[in-house]
Amino acid sequence: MEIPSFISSAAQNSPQIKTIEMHTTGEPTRIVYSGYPDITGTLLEQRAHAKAHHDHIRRALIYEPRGHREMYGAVLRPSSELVESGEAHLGVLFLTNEGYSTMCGHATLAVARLVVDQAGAGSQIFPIRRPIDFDNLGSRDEVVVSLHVPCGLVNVTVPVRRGSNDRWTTDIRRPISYRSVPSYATGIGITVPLPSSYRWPELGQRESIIVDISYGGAFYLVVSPDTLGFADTLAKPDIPGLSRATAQLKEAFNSSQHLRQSFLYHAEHSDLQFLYGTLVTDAKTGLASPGTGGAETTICFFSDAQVDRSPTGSGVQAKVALAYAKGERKLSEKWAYHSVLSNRYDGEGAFVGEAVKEVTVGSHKAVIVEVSGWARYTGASSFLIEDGDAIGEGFWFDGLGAA
Ligand SMILES: O=C(O)[C@H]1NCC[C@@H]1O
Repeated sequence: MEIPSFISSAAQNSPQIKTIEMHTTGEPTRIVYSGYPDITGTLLEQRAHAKAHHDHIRRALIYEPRGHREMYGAVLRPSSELVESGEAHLGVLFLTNEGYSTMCGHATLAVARLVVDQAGAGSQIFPIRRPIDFDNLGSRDEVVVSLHVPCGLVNVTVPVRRGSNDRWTTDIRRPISYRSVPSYATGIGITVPLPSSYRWPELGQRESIIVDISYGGAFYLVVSPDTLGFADTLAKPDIPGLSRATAQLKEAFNSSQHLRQSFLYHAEHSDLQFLYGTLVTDAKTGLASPGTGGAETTICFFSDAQVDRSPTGSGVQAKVALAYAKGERKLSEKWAYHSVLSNRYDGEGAFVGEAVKEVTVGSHKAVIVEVSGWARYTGASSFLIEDGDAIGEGFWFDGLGAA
């Protein structure tokens, strides 16, 4: 993974940025563990600082030629207020094609597996402040990794087993699961007006559409494909059409101060009050998983029309909370959540979501949601940014959208 010095000398002003590459049901996570600037402060201050001063690193790692417009990143942060207080093992910032997201289930599953495997191997490629406790595993052979992510604390339960060399390692025969911040629906059956500049052809004569709005560490609009004017299942989705429609819908929502102020409610941080994506959900389609009461399929468009290959952990949180608020789901009722990709694979594809506890957030009835799934390694990389390489600073090719 070391870049030979005759190559790195061409980029004297660039640190080597080292990553572990993983995927969760096909959705990549480029996990930056070394070479990121040493930023300090609370995690949300670090996020704001990264946005203001180090966005060129996000663009270089996410866009071409090192990535692509669908790449996703996670930057491991050795300190944050919850790391200092001993509540979290480490902090994580998330990178998308547009910026810095606030919750990410698929990357959470990946980072937690990496943290456990590093600790089990007695390795230290990145520091964690508190050891992983392999001495008190309990009867199910699991450890808990606590991650501080921008929306708050996420506790991840990772099944472990002894590997052939007697070291502890993630037991990939069993899913990893996490519990994140409270999730809650902020709007059910809300009308989004669509001024003529925000309409798409499949909409026909309609001038507005009805959506639900829910928070799972990030805010999502939830709609069915037929509400947007498309076929009523996602069996053969028109992905370019749905992408254009959801981009227009997002813009229409964001153009209304009334909608933003009424439905992007967060009790503590205004930094978290933005619309992250749209979950186009087909409640009729989906391979069932063992032990679940039913299944549904979603295509999630987030950030700048990025399409999640995974079933979107934060989206599962939002949808479980929405189903709970509508009285469609009870506590402890497990459901299988698919992406259009995961629906093609039996076994490791679906995320399973369930509401495990009711809590309150402001005037909202909220739930703690448990989400489970699998994450896999795909490799490791070292990147550098050669001096004077303007193209290498990052671009994306379809339509030549640039950083
Ligand atoms: O699993 C998730 O929650 C994320 N996947 C990409 C978009 C979301 O942040």
